[in-house]
Amino acid sequence: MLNYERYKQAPVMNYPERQWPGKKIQKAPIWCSVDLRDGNQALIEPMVVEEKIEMFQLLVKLGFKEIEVGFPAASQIEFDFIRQLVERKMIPDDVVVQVLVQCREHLIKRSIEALRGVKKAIVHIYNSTSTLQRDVVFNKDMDEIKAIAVQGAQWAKQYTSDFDGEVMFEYTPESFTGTELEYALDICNEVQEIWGATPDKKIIINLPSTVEMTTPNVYADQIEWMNQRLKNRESIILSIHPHNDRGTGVAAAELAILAGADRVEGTLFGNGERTGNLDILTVAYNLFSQGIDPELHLENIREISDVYERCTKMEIAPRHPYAGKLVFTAFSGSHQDAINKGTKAMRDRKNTFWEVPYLPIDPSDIGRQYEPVVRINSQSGKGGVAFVMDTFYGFKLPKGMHKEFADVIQAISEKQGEVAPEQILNEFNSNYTDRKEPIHFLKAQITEAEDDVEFSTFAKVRYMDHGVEKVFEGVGNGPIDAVQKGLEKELDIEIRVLDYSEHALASGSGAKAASYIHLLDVRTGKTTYGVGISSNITRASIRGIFSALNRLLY
Ligand SMILES: CC(=O)SCCNC(=O)CCNC(=O)[C@H](O)C(C)(C)COP(=O)(O)OP(=O)(O)OC[C@H]1O[C@@H](n2cnc3c(N)ncnc32)[C@H](O)[C@@H]1OP(=O)(O)O
Ligand SMILES: CC(C)C(=O)C(=O)O
Repeated sequence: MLNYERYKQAPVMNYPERQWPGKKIQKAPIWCSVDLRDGNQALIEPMVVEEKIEMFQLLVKLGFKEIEVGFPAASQIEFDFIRQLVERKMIPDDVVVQVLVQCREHLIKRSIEALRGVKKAIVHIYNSTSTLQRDVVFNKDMDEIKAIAVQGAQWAKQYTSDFDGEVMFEYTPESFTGTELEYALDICNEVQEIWGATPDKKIIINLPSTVEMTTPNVYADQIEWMNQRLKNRESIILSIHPHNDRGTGVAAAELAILAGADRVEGTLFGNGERTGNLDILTVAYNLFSQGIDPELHLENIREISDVYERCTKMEIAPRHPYAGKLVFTAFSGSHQDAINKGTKAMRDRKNTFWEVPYLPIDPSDIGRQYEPVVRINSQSGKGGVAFVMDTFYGFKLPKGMHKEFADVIQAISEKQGEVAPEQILNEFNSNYTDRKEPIHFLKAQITEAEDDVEFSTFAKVRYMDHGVEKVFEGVGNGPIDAVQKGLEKELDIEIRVLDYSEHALASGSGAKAASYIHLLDVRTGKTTYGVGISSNITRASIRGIFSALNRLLY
């Protein structure tokens, strides 16, 4: 039996004055990428300097203005990477690089040494404050733990006093969500007093869910509670740093923004310790999908994914929001039908807003225009097959034909699984446009005549019947009618054209037309479609009749 009794429920807050549930996110927060630190420290093989540089360049290209570049006191690689950034002048003037360090003197000194020559830096110190960590990791009481933070803040101030560039300070009460709130508030207030934060020289207070402990609403309550009580709030940038242990890192971040967070630390695709950090891209794309400027350049998700996978050697899951290979693909019939109708309605109505069922955003907006939104397998339906024929090949099958052709494809998918668009086209050709035997249309001469009563059309049609060339003639009220009548007599059959439609296949003078004929065999009651293609519309329809006849009678 699952031993759930070993676990206790995290407490919720008694906080009825909460405001955040009624709020809307209005703008993007300040983003800070921690890919090169928190993301990197969680990799099986941490990035080497060249990989870190490639990742740094991507982050700059994406528009991050704050980038935690590492934990320079941790290792020579970390230290050297920052030196490379400085010496190779790779840090743009508008980008602030951030370093993380424990509240330990020699580590703080070393970190600031790594920053020599940086124009704008954030020195980020942290110590763990939770009840559990105070007890089992540090074996210290509340005052002793606070003293670590206070001492760290003093060292950070002291060792940056003669720093050449601009420095901003950041403090994190690590394991904040497991810390008594009054106590976390007290430490943060004390640290900011040491740093002398002012509205012109703000500091960052970063409140992490170091390990996600409970539902995201509790995190939002904690953030709002701190937001409303931090002293000198106008001099503080309130930052969050969610992790994703319960799989709700994105939700926690979004609710925390509602609760007053100004800044978000996270990583691309949520790489990070255990189940990862907050996925910054998902939060940003979510903003974008609500019509809010995410203030990051996210137009090319493929490039982001490629660099990420190369540098981290991690794979993006196929169902990962926005980036996964399958996230804009519908296999199931009713979804495909809705996408088919939705995209058509968008076109017909010339919508300015994107509104397509099952597609929260237009994949082409984020660089995914070449991927199929519809793929056909045994779960697919007629709408999906029609969509593939239209979007890949420009055939706008009449509605009545959707089921007939989808049944052909369904029979294949039940045997083999997924059916690729090329195979769907091949089946379409072999079942319709190339269905030319045993009666094979060769050419037709159509003439119009007018007497004082009505117009008549005469058709003289040359064709092959089981390999023998023959000719028949017919008269009707138009070319299709004339050919139908002629065929009835010639082959001793009774047929009716139930429906006829046509469309151009491509624009330009060499364009071809596709013609769809729905034909009834009156004697058996059977019906089918036929399809003809030609640069001449009349010839396309006659081919359509022959295609239908071959399907119906032979
Ligand atoms: C939630 C997070 O992601 S926080 C960031 C975590 N990231 C990393 O730790 C990656 C980089 N870290 C490292 O490479 C190493 O930890 C180093 C180089 C920084 C330090 O190495 P070491 O001193 O050898 O080891 P370690 O980190 O285990 O040190 C533990 C000691 O530091 C103390 N300590 C841990 N964190 C802090 C802190 N934030 N502030 C002050 N002291 C701290 C511990 O109490 C312990 O003290 P003790 O030796 O008296 O028991
Ligand atoms: C040091 C802090 C920011 C951290 O990484 C965490 O709490 O997860």
